[in-house]
Amino acid sequence: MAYDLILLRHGQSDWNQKNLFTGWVDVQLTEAGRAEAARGGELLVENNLLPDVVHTSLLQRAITTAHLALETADRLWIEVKRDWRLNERHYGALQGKNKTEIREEYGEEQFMTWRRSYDTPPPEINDDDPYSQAGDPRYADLGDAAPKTECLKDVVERFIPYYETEVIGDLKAGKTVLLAAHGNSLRALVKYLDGISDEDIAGLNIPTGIPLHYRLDENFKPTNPGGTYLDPEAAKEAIQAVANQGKK
Ligand SMILES: O=C(O)[C@@H](CO)OP(=O)(O)O
Repeated sequence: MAYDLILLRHGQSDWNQKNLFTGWVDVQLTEAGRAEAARGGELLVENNLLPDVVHTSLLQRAITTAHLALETADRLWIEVKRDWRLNERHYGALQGKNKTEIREEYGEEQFMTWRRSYDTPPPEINDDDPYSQAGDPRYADLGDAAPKTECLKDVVERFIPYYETEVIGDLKAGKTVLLAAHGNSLRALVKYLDGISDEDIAGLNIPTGIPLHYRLDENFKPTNPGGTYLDPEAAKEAIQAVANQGKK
């Protein structure tokens, strides 16, 4: 038995374009991001990878990306599951800040520690910060457990239990799963799927809008380690662009 899992980072968002730390701030896709999402849907069709169920975060850039990709693939009718545990990493007090300015103010080492270290979160965001999620009704059930900052380790700890129950549950039922999420929440999942070390995950970046296909064996281990981007050439270029963010 083999299983098909497709990971899709949302298309370019307004704040990707503006070079701002985003995290849980609910920004929209740009026109380019919407086009990337539709192209993602075409790639699913071209590769005969038609999802039976879609899992998304609670953030509109992932929700809209999934919607546009599924519209293009004529699969808008499939079952939808949304959960905060697929959300982007909460970027704490950095949310809304310009990446280049933070790099210049704090230096390359601190910038990269906040951005890519496994277990050092940025400072917590204050509840009265304009980019705080305090009081956002979609997180009301979380109460005091709602994060005010997260490192990648925190994302692994919330996302993987969801993956192991909800996503593997759907795969076991024979469904092709589309998982529409975010740069860092997908890095958490790829770390787990490919057994990447805490150190090496710092160097892994995920491009926007290009489906990443994992074929899993009966033990849910990848038969294609690292996954397969459905547009490998575009992925190569876009991965470098993510790595270079914050540099002038
Ligand atoms: O700002 C963010 O939330 C993420 C994803 O866009 O950025 P980075 O790649 O710097 O972790």
